Amino acid sequence: MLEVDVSLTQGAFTLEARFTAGQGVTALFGRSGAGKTTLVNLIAGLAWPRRGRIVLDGVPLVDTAAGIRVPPHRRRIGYVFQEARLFPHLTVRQNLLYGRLFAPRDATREPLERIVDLLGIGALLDRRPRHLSGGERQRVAIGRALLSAPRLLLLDEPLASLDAARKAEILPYLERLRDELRLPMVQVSHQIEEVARLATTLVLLDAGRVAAAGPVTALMAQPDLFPLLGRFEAGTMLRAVVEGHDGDWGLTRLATAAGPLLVPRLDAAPGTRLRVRVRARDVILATAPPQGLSARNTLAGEVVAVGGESGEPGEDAGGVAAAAAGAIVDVALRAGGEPLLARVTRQAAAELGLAPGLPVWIVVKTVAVERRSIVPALPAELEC
Ligand SMILES: Nc1ncnc2c1ncn2[C@@H]1O[C@H](COP(=O)(O)OP(=O)(O)OP(=O)(O)O)[C@@H](O)[C@H]1O
Repeated sequence: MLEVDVSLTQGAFTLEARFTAGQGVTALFGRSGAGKTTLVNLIAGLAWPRRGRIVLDGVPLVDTAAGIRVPPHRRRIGYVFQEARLFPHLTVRQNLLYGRLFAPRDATREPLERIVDLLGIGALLDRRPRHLSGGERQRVAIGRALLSAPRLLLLDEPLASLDAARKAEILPYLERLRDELRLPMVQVSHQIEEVARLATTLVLLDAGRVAAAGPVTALMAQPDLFPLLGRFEAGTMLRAVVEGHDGDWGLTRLATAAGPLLVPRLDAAPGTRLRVRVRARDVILATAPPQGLSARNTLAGEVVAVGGESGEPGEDAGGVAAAAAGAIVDVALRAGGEPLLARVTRQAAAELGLAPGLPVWIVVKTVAVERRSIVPALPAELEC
């Protein structure tokens, strides 16, 4: 458990942040300049707060009132940066073993083989960093951090410099750290998709303050937070189980608490537990059971809240000024206990009379659920 309650001023910027992070992955999310890196640096011990406390597993790392300042190398915190920062003259194996030098003798040390296996870097051990791809370098950097036997791993946008294919290659490894090593992680990310997939807790930063903190699934379904989350990508995660495949049509049937969902065929056995990200802009609402529709998925639910007006369908957090134009509204929904979201025009919301409690049919186009929107389930103990 990480407890943070700090304040700091650097130039014109003031950080006043208070949150706790438990098991799983805590994502620090916010616009550029919100204070994410500053916060991570404070946790790592690379910067010092003017006032406050940072406590890891009950051990104070900083406590300005008590005059406690544990230096970075004594904190047992692993840090992975945007660039891998490997030693160019050392092999992958030597880079990894360098991490081992920082592991306290009495700490539980994961064997090198386990880390190598977990990160799939066995074939790279004798190479030097310049002969690795960007994704491979990052996996080695993560391995080096893990070999120092950390109690917490900090990830400051380690995927930011990678293209989409390399990102997709690394994410499963980070999931394995979360689920198999059970190592708590604090991750800085700009990408809500990455957060939705990896994180369990979300700390939403806005101009140096914590605007909201809590379970990712719950916060992502809150329309009042969309301006900070980035409206265009707003969506929710549905828990699902593979029911079977419809081979002739190239489709997979999923069971969810909200109802059955058909998605493009997945390579997953019946019974596999998954999460499906349904974007608000891919959802259509109807106030009567739709007839003669090409969309395959119609779920029965009700409106929870209507709000968060904005101007442009493509605008992101930076475009909130256009809100006065108010062409689009975000509608929070619930179907079978699961949260869902829809983005509709204000005109449609008015014509349909959308208001809290109204029963609606929620239509999700099968083709809108892309393969990358379907991710493995969280282990039960990390689900909120
Ligand atoms: N050494 C410094 N002196 C003065 N101001 C600073 C210093 N370092 C950072 N800042 C300011 O502090 C604020 C927070 O910076 P920080 O790097 O933590 O933001 P961030 O959320 O990580 O941004 P990004 O997503 O762009 O990396 C910014 O306004 C930045 O300009």
